[in-house]
Amino acid sequence: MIEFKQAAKTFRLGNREVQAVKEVSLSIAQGEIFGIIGFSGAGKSTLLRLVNMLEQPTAGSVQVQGVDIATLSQKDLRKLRRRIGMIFQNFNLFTSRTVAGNVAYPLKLAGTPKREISERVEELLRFVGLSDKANDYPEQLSGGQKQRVGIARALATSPDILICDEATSALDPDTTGEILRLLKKVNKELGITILLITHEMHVIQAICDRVAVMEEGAVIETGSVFDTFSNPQHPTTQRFIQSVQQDRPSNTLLKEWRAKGGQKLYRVIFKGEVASDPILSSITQKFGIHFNIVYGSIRELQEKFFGNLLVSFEGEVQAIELVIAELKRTVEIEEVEIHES
Ligand SMILES: Nc1ncnc2c1ncn2[C@@H]1O[C@H](COP(=O)(O)OP(=O)(O)OP(=O)(O)O)[C@@H](O)[C@H]1O
Repeated sequence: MIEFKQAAKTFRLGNREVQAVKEVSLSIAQGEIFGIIGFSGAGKSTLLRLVNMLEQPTAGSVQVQGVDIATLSQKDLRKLRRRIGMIFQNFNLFTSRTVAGNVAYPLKLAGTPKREISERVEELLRFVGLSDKANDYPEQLSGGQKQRVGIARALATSPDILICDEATSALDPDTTGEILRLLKKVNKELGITILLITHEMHVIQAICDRVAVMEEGAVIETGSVFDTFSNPQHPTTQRFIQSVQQDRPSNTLLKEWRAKGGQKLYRVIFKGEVASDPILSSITQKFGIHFNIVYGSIRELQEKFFGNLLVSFEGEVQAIELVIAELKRTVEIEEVEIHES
């Protein structure tokens, strides 16, 4: 659907060069929700802007449905842009137009007949839950409602792709949840491929199928959200994941635990099916060992369980070793180090 092939973008500022995007290769499949995460300045916006040719790559190429978009005529580029809707962090609504006027705007540009426009606007406002706001002006709306208008407007020309540029970054957590659910509905009910950028890992966790992590213009890690969350490789990815999933108590607490004579702690990671099986209790029982869950969580990720627990064992040392060896056959388990500092 969208393919970046060693796509790069270098800006020249006087005699200085900024490599905003460095040889990125990524394939985004039709119908998926693909998230790109990175800290500020990582190159996310520039990468998005390559998809609709708001920026031209300085090397490599970007293909949309098999066509290198740099080869399109102006006319075909206009057609392509109609197939790519876009929503923004600051909504970018026309303040002097009503909600209906904003949604109608791309249809007017496309030369759609008037009657069709009003039917389509009505349908879109119903879809985003704003039928009663058609005649309001943006300033009368909340942030979440403004973003709903943005989404309705982006969908007006029935695009195949929706690009979301930090679409929830200006919203409070509840409203963010509502907008993310709406984006999921756009993807599921309309089959629209979504490409979004964010600096917030909870957005990726909530709706994306796959994720790419960007740093200094390059993609440093990519994979399904489940794999990335359950086994992040790069330290930056680990930092992002820590931000939503505090999987380790503070070192102070760990040191206190040890000072009070607490047993060794083990991190146990359960994935998928095994998270719902009583593995810990059945294996510890078999060897006459007690276990104590000290910290952690079991959460749902992409409709699969993912458990991350800190556990201590009480009983005979040899029996504990047998428990650990047996657990290793089904789950990941490692001893937690407690730093001295
Ligand atoms: N038009 C431009 N001219 C010069 N440099 C640019 C231009 N656009 C972006 N850059 C530079 O490219 C790098 C990547 O910027 P970009 O906006 O793509 O990052 P980002 O990950 O989207 O960050 P943010 O979330 O802060 O927008 C930055 O160093 C930025 O200063």
